[in-house]
Amino acid sequence: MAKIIDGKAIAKKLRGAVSEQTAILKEQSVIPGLAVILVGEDPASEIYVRNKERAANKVGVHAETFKYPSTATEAEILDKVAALNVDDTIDAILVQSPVPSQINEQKVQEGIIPEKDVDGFHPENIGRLYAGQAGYYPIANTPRGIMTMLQHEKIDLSNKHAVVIGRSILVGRPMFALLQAANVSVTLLHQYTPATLRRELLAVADIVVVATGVPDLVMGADLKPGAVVMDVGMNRLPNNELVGDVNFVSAEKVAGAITPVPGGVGPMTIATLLQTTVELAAKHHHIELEQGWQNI
Ligand SMILES: Nc1nc2c(c(=O)[nH]1)N[C@@H](CN(C=O)c1ccc(C(=O)N[C@@H](CCC(=O)O)C(=O)O)cc1)CN2
Ligand SMILES: [Mg+2]
Repeated sequence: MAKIIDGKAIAKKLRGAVSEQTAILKEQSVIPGLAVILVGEDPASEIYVRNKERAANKVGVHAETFKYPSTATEAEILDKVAALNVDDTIDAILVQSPVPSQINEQKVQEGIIPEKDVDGFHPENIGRLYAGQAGYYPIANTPRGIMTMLQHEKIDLSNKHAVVIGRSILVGRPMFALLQAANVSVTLLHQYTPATLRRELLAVADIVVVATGVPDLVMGADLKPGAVVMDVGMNRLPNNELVGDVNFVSAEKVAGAITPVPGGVGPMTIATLLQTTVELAAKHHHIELEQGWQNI
């Protein structure tokens, strides 16, 4: 049976490390500031945003949420972003995704200055990631959180082949770049990849990351025995059960290690968001954080 990778526990450790850093920043009168913009009344988004604010306050990050009705205009949101860009108490800005259809999400992401782009969605930051640039820039928190989990579990990445399924800006694309930067050979698949090809590639994948929103897309029989499976999917079934994109019951019999849903990748997203917020605050205030503090 596969080892269950306890994302909840790793996220807790990471939040502890973030608290230590905010304490050090506080000695220099720096309180990291996170601004969260929520447009509309999506119940899941409401919960995520509330959890972000709560988690932030617990680790010594000042968080402010700005809520807009589903009828808000793009200009209103862009105006708010512009004000936060020049607000010296705010080091990190994010717009909760998804946004209502009258708002161009890409335009809003581009409105956030790259220095405060805590989600790492700004084309300048994605471009740096894809160019393999050295130096610090924010990287999307879910894939970065997955890298932290792989590191925490001491999973050897050298000479490995990863299959990433899903090509969103939120997960798949940055995941591809991060794994590839760690010298993993990466294959990026998506919803139009034929099932036969997907199975052929999964059969030779040492690491599998799935972020599609399709329950049971990956079955145990698809996996290479011993594979490490990181399930980013979050699907609410009609019986209200929350499941990933991987069929857990069959996969845990074949995989070497696997993340559960819930309690796997999900909790790492918010913990990593806090980590990135603290890093942006330190950079903004020209403070060097202790080397390697993120190696939890
Ligand atoms: N601007 C952004 N929008 C969205 C992001 C993001 O990173 N930035 N990610 C997701 C939503 N999200 C955070 O925003 C998020 C989703 C899920 C979880 C989580 O902890 N999930 C739990 C289960 C929760 C439940 O029971 O419903 C788990 O997997 O254990 C955290 C954050 C989309 N939008
Ligand atoms: Mg500040």
